[in-house]
Amino acid sequence: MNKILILDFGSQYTQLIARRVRELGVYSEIQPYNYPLEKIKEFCPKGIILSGSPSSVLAKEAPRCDDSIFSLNIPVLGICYGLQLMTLILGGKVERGEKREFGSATIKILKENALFWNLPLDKPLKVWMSHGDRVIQLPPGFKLLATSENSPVAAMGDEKRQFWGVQFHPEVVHTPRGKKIFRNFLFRICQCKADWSMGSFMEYIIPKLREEVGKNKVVCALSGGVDSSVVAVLLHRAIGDKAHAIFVDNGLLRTGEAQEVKEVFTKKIPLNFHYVDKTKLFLKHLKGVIDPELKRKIIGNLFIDVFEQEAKKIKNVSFLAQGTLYPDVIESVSFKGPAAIIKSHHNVGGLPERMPLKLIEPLRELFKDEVRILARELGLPEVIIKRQPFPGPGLAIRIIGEVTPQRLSILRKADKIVLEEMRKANLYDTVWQSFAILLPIKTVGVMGDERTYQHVIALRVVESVDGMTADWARLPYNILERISNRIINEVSGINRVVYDISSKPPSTIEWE
Ligand SMILES: Nc1ncnc2c1ncn2[C@@H]1O[C@H](COP(=O)(O)OP(=O)(O)OP(=O)(O)O)[C@@H](O)[C@H]1O
Ligand SMILES: O=c1[nH]c(=O)c2[nH+]cn([C@@H]3O[C@H](COP(=O)(O)O)[C@@H](O)[C@H]3O)c2[nH]1
Ligand SMILES: NC(=O)CC[C@H](N)C(=O)O
Ligand SMILES: [Mg+2]
Repeated sequence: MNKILILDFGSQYTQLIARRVRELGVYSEIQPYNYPLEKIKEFCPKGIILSGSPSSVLAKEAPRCDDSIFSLNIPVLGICYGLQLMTLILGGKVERGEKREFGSATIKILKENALFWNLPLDKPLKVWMSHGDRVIQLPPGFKLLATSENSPVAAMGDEKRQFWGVQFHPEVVHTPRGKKIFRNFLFRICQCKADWSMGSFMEYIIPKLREEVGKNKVVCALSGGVDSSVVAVLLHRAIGDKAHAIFVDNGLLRTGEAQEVKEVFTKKIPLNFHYVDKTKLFLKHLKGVIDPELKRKIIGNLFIDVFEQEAKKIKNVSFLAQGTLYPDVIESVSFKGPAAIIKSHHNVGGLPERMPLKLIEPLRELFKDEVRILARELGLPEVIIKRQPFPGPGLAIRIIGEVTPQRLSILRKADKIVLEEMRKANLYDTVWQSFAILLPIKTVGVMGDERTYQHVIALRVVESVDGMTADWARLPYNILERISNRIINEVSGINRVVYDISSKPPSTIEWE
């Protein structure tokens, strides 16, 4: 199998690089920037890509890869920080620019070359830039390939040694011809064959899981969402009944959810399924808690406690499998390099420091749409494949303020109405998520000539491809009207509904 190694210096886009490469049918793996040379040789990549980074190569503690990767006789592509680091290591110069270059820019390709093969020489090329530093002197052996207004070196290459660098980000959608550049790197420069698909991921991951687990047993945290369902089925295929799927009813689920999940995994896809009722435990620990990060940490800790207890009952369990995806990881902790923290997703940043069970996260490098393809290949039912994402901390992070049984009951009723109306209008599958949030403020209303003073429900409906960025859905007014009317009429305690019209970024999808 042809493989590409991506060394991660902490860019928010590293996984997008991996994704672009996989989309082109080549297997890729991300490793931390300081991945040992021996391991790199063992992995035997056809090419190496160096990612961007929030750091500056000019800083004292700037992350640096083993310089010897440039002696392996393997093509290297440096992106942004990667280009700058390559420049320094190979003897060129980088300086802090006067202006930061952030956002859309155009570059001019100066001469025909393998990296930009078949891209127009005479027209400016639209790219996306995000940097403050810039290359001011090429390392020996390199040729200047492109320039932009702010970057004298927008791209460079050493055709003989097959080292290439771009100052812009070909991995983001805002560089429209980015995919073409990756295609050139993979197939012209690295001479890869496109021999990879989600089907081959299955063939690759099942034996790998079998080997990883050995004679041990595994508990698999199963939420009924598409991610963990895929993990549970993969594990079941890999090791059969040595995998125990644990579904925790944390009291923060939606109306009827626990029952539905039970049905699917005992009747439709029978697995070694355990239903654990911990509703009282979670609510007890959330009493009086208002801070969103604290809620997330408490829930994360309780989940682990429960999995540990269940594992003890089963005996000889040494692993915990989870349906963690890439966006869960990138926003909570740095992936395999140094990135910034946004919020602690319960299954990643919310994990306790000391984890007695070793984690297995086979989908950690994938995006939701890739997982859905996998789910189809595995023959999972459509209800699971198409299910909208639902966060592990559940309704707790959709009740702003303290989580109480009474507030949960209000939110459940409102949420049920939202989902019913979205399904009825055939809109459920067309959006990323649609849900209600209970706000802690009260406002004045008038119902049947009486003054009311009650709570507000916010409606959040977003479109997204991968959860990393999102936009609010332009729902038809009549649907908004129906949802609003029904919630105010049917849910006691609510006299006002508002629609959230914020995109991500700068907001996030969930409110906490
Ligand atoms: N109620 C639960 N019981 C057991 N495990 C859970 C529960 N909720 C979440 N988890 C674990 O946390 C992981 C992350 O949850 P997350 O909601 O991101 O994924 P998912 O539930 O598998 O899929 P989806 O994003 O489609 O809801 C899950 O994959 C699962 O391993
Ligand atoms: O399993 C999860 N555990 C969590 O702690 C968590 N927080 C957010 N989400 C889901 O992730 C996506 C992005 O959400 P945000 O824009 O709110 O960060 C959205 O789809 C959210 O529903 C979570 N999923
Ligand atoms: N996106 C990047 O890789 C930026 C690299 C470096 N921090 C700069 O500002 O130039
Ligand atoms: Mg979920």
